[in-house]
Amino acid sequence: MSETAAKETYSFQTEVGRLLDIVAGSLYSNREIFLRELVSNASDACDRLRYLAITAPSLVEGDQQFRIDISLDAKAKTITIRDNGVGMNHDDLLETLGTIARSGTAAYLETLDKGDKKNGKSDLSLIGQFGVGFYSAFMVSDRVDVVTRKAGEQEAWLWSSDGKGEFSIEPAERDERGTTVTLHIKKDAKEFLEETRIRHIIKTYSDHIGFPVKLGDETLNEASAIWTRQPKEITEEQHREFYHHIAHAFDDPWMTIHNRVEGVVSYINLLYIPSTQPFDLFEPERKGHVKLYVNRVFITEDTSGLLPTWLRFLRGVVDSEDLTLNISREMLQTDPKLAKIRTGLTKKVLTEIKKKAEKKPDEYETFWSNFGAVVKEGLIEDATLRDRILEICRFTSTQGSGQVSLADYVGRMKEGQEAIYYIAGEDAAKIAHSPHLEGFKAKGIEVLLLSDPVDEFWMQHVTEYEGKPFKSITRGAADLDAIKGEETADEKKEDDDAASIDSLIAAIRQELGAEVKDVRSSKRLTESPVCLIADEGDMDVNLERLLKRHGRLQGGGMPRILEINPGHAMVKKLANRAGQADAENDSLLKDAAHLLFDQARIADGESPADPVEFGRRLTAVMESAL
Ligand SMILES: Nc1ncnc2c1ncn2[C@@H]1O[C@H](COP(=O)(O)OP(=O)(O)OP(=O)(O)O)[C@@H](O)[C@H]1O
Repeated sequence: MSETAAKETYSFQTEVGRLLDIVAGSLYSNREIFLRELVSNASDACDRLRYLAITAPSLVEGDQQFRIDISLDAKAKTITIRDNGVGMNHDDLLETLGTIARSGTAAYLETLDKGDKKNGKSDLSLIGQFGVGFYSAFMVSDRVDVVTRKAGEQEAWLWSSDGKGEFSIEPAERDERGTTVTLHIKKDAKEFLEETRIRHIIKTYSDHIGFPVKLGDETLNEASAIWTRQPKEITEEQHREFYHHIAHAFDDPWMTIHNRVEGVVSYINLLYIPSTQPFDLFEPERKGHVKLYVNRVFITEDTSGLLPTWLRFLRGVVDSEDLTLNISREMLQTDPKLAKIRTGLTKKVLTEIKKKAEKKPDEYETFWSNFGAVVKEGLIEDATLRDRILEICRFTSTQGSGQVSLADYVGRMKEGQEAIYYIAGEDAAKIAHSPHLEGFKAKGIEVLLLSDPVDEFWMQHVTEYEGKPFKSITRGAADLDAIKGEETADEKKEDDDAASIDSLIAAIRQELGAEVKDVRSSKRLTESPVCLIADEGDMDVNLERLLKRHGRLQGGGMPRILEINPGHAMVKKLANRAGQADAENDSLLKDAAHLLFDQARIADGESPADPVEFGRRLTAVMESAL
């Protein structure tokens, strides 16, 4: 006898144990979803085998018709769900039915944990929304038996558990490949032994399944792939269920894009944009989740060639008859026909998104908050689509509280304004109060507030919109004089101040030395005494910070230009002191130079250049003032 031939008993992974406690103990209205979950698994198993059979036809020999059979036994109080899909061997069972594989289940546990912390109790009702895969069987059963045989293998196995911490695996008999799940129904779940109930549940949740789901001779579902049906025949409810199934998601689709394209390469796409951010949206793999089918046969998810990574929030299916079935997944990715599909899909999605942006601006704000940061990656990666992507981009700005488009911005530009001004930083609330904005605000010139990390990067690639260059207000000179804005009272006095400020500038320059690239009088400040900016052609402060954080920039960074506000009362007093005969020995002036520099750094979210010296100087200056 082989090592695995006898009955073995195992404990569930800790998380599974915890989940099972919750599942088994919960008496809630949505228990019927157990059937959705088990039928969904059966359908996935058929899909997987159909793919494997392309290159290994012997796996399906004798039985090419995939199906899922449900049978009820009122006497024995069992429900059986049987499929002739790929099946599982001993190791598969051990790996999958004792651990938590699915993202949804992990997410469910996480929400429970959060609930625990927030209000001391968990929201168990969410279980229906999430579904917990296979384990939901224990909501209605006090024992679950799984008899399964993997396609191409001879041995069959019985997995069995009462959901109380342990499960067993032992050799079994099964005359063909596939899996049979038998649920021993709990006393309080007898309703599920009625045919009408089962019929209704399948129709509600599993109508979209592409294989026949049968109860005796009767097929309960539509049994044709949902994407092959006419768009107008599909109800919102059916879309929602299919989306949940295909995306393993729990929210509702925000937008559905379903169409058939006939041409050099023909295909059908049924794509969904989620209404909330999927969990892995910002993971470094940037994986796609649209499933590729060739003539109804599931080939692969995460086909890098199918859609650009900046559309990785899309879920759904693309099915083409024109791709070759019998080439490998890897080769498929470089197929020129796939590239054609990709171009077509990308444009279609952009068109639909734009329509929505125009027709439903409020809804669009939510979409943009969810996925804008991802879409903007497209500005870097898809040069040919840049203009079309810019059209759907939205920004917060110094004008109003909502999102603005670039067209809005350009339409509001002031007379004499040549550039689209922006400020980038990590924290939207902080940059909205940045000193750099003062002069712009005073003149009523709108500035875009960019706080997604990706903003700094696409700004390196996109130089203009409709002929108007983008200009960072934290870099280079700010010549606001040429722009006709709302008149400010300070504007006229500037010349008088200019003369007396020169000696102060010289003194600060002398004192700070190489710490700054230059010191100059500012045109952008109205309230704050100082700010730091990057020289034209140098790297923007925020970009430098981002690169450093990601280890892509070493060293101390580039020296900045210190701008001082000639109209500020304190600056004027300092300018007076700098004009005195013994200014060279004025220690307060020297300390002030450093303190001004540090103050500008702090306003940028940095720490003082030398925190200890900063403390000493601050104390000295305060002391002399008291
Ligand atoms: N009928 C079945 N035939 C073959 N394998 C199955 C079957 N049912 C479950 N499995 C295996 O058990 C695993 C766990 O199933 P479970 O429903 O808990 O999560 P999942 O289906 O993987 O999750 P998700 O739906 O998020 O992909 C499946 O991934 C699959 O490998």
